[in-house]
Amino acid sequence: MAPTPPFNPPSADLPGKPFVPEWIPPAVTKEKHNFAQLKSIDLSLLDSEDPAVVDNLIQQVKVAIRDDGFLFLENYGVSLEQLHRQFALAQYLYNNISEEDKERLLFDPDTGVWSGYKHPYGFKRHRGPPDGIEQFNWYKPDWASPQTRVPSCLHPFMDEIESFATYLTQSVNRRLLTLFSRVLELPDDYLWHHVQSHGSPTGEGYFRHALFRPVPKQTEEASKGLRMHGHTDFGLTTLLFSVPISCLQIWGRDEQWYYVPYKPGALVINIGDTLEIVSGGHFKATRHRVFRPPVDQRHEERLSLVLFNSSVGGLRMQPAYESPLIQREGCVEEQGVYKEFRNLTAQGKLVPTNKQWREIQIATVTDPTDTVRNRVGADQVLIDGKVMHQREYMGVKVVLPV
Ligand SMILES: O=C(O)CCC(=O)C(=O)O
Ligand SMILES: [Fe+2]
Repeated sequence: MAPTPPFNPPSADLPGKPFVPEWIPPAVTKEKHNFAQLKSIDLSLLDSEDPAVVDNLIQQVKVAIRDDGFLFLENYGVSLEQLHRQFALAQYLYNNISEEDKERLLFDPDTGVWSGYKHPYGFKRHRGPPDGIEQFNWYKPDWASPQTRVPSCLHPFMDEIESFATYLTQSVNRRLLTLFSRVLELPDDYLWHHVQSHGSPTGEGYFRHALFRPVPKQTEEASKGLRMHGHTDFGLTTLLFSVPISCLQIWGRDEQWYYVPYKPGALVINIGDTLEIVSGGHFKATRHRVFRPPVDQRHEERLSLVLFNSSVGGLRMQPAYESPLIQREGCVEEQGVYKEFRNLTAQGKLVPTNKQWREIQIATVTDPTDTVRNRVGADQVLIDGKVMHQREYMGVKVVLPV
């Protein structure tokens, strides 16, 4: 295959663009305990002329998904310098967004989308206890009308932000879905054509600039150090950039939480519910959470850039039965959302559409500071002596580690 073109963004120095201070990555933690060891996939190998190299790559992906459900992706076409420019733009946003824009563009999760500005007071439109998390989320309508739907301080940089999101979706995620299609022994574009949503830089998904600030003592106590509940992402794949402040944790096979280490420039790929279902449980949706960082980073701010890739909203997911892997080995019945969807289908009931599935979760999200909901008897249950978070969405039970 011809080498994939690398990311080629519009210039940062065009006339009319204000000066944007560099983003200086904060120091890495000295803490060494409780870090996951994740496998890293070199995406450029997919372009190799040598079929043995490509076969080996697919095998590596298969093992990484089976063992960890999380993987690092490297050499995907964006340089460290280009990436740091995107972090600098996110930093610029939080240093320059006006109070008027925060008010005008305030998100409303009750609608089932995160679109717009999230204030640092919980995951509802009204202000709850401080959670220190600010976000700006770009959905299809926000890309279409940036003049009215994006903070004005970012207007001069929309060319760069849009081209970045487009490259991540159209090039990086498309190649990633090729890898996953090949693991399922399906045609290269199977997941891209049949499952991934299209149109606008992010299809039905969204791109996010997030800033996590240190939290006050009361928040820390109420949430027990949790910044975002243990969860799986509801879409197809999530592309997170590895960041120096260690807050992201994944649930290991030994049922413990582990921090994701910092690998400069790498993407952290996590598998969403849709991919678990399409793969008939061969891929596990990644269980992850956001937790306070190790002590030496506790006073640092954490920027996080994320692309959430979504499946076609109107589809009701089922395993891709045409997959030779599924035909040969059957589905993997023991886990998660796939199993719940399968049980509903077996009872002759309709599973939720992808759109319903993501919107219900956004609309009913709870905060880690919510001491009423986060206790056994409300949203938590004891299973084999372990406290688990249990929710039910449209007849689908979701049980996750706290
Ligand atoms: O910021 C992060 O590292 C993770 C955020 C996350 O898991 C999510 O928003 O779904
Ligand atoms: Fe997530």
